Amino acid sequence: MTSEAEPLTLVLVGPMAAGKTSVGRRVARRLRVAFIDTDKRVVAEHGPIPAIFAEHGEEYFRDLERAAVAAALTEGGVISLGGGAVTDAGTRELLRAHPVVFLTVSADAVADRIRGSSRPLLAGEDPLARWQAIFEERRGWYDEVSSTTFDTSRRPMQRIADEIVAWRREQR
Ligand SMILES: Nc1ncnc2c1ncn2[C@@H]1O[C@H](COP(=O)(O)OP(=O)(O)O)[C@@H](O)[C@H]1O
Ligand SMILES: O=C(O)C1=C[C@@H](OP(=O)(O)O)[C@@H](O)[C@H](O)C1
Ligand SMILES: [Mg+2]
Repeated sequence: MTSEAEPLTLVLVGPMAAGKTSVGRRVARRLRVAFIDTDKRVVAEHGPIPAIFAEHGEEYFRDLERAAVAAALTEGGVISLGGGAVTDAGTRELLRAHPVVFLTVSADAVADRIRGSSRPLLAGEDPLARWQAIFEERRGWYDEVSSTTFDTSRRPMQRIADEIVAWRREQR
């Protein structure tokens, strides 16, 4: 049983622009715990993500991301990962001991959200087709690491956050 003194830690995973960062921040506020976005941690320490991908490649980014996830999990609170964190076996292993929420979104709903995105994996022609292909590649990993799923396609972020809070409180 989790003691009241421990933060209600939970992790958010899911495809790019599912709402991990925006919904996660709202969940943390409601639960009155710290909010950590691992991408923001990596950027603060190592600079912009597109530059990391361009200069060092994706594998190097995954190493930085795994270290950020490990540090965040020792701190606790609501932790939003980047969409590709689950591609790394070491990161998936780190998540095994924690409640993980999978945020989904339909291609239809995500189209507006990724327009003008600076995410390196969506650069080039037809970002929506890339987004779909990448999501399909990763779906099995999202299912593997998560214990529940919330869809963010057509609902206000605060409502989704409140449902996640209710779910997490039931897990105590
Ligand atoms: N439920 C939602 N309804 C409408 N827009 C949303 C919703 N969730 C997220 N967004 C928008 O989608 C974009 C991507 O959200 P973000 O939280 O950065 O996603 P992620 O961290 O999963 O990539 C942001 O502009 C955000 O405001
Ligand atoms: O799906 C991915 O591989 C990535 C998702 C991004 O995070 P968001 O899912 O928060 O956009 C960011 O970590 C990087 O651009 C790589
Ligand atoms: Mg994010």
